[in-house]
Amino acid sequence: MGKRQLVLEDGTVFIGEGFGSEQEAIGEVVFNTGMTGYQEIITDPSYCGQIVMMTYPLAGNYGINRDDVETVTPFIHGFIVKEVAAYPSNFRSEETLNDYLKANQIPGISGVDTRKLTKIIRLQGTMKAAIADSAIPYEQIVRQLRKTKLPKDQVRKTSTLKPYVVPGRGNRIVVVDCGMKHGILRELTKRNCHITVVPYNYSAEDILRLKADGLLLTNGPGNPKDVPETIAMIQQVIGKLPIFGICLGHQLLALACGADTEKMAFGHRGSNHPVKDLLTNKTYITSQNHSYAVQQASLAKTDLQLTQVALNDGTVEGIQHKRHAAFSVQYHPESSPGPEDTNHLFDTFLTMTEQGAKEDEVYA
Ligand SMILES: NC(=O)CC[C@H](N)C(=O)O
Repeated sequence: MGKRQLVLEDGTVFIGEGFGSEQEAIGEVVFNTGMTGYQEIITDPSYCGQIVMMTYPLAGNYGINRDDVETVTPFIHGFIVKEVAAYPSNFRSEETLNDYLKANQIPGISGVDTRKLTKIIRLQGTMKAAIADSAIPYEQIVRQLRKTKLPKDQVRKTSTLKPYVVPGRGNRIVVVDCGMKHGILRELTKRNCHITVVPYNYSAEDILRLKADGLLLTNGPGNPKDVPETIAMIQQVIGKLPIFGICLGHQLLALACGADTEKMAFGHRGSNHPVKDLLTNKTYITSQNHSYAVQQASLAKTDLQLTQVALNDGTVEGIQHKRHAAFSVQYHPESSPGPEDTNHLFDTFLTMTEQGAKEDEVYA
């Protein structure tokens, strides 16, 4: 494949080498600071519709393996890296990053000055971008980018269409799939849970009929305000089932309880975001991927308590309900990729499911 260009909405052009699929792509360009984990990042459905740039200068060096996918069909629109390794070396490697992206119709571009691109995004915020053949006049692409609206249906695209069960002999958990990473199921199956995964728009009535012990709201793509049906469901279930929200699930729990969310300038994406737990005074290193955040001031008018904050910028990272068994975090306790510091939150949730929905002070 020949020269390709990455064109930003503001008219900036980067020329690089194409890899992966040859097709054109449009998406919101975001950066991830993880040094490893490109396979999990590419397959995380929360990136649906986005073009992901890695700030670490090399990707593909340990190939693609059969274990680390976070969803079977990846949803990202494009992948940007400084250098892509042509010959991976790892005992688990099954194929090259190039072959994987090609097979999944995802275009990649390498040879991009990713430090410059990161600075642009940090200063101006995330913006729309396109990966295209370098022969196309860039003005034409910029015009097209300005006309393109960010999609609002990503949760519908990434959620399961029908409920299904992952049997186990332990706690019965309903997982609301808003664009779930497999890592969440991995954590629950590791703890022997009996899991029923339901679509994002499954009704409260149908969920309660499953007689589960707890409800887990997953991560997922896009603006949390684009899924009012899930917010309405949470409002009917809270107080009846213990709830644990992760990332998009955290934002949805906040909205359901009357708090507000806002879009951040360039979000948090990486494997080393420090978060402070205000209840225990402990700091954790967390895996993150989000563009939106719960507005801290909006918590005052709700029954939600702030439990965790990001140490880099002070944004909300965790909340819990003052009266009901419900809590959530903005980061990824399932890691994949990233540190497993906060893995214990799954145990906290399971303890909560054993105590019921209305206990006070159930958060450990
Ligand atoms: N990983 C996630 O669940 C992301 C949540 C939401 N889509 C955001 O960007 O903030």
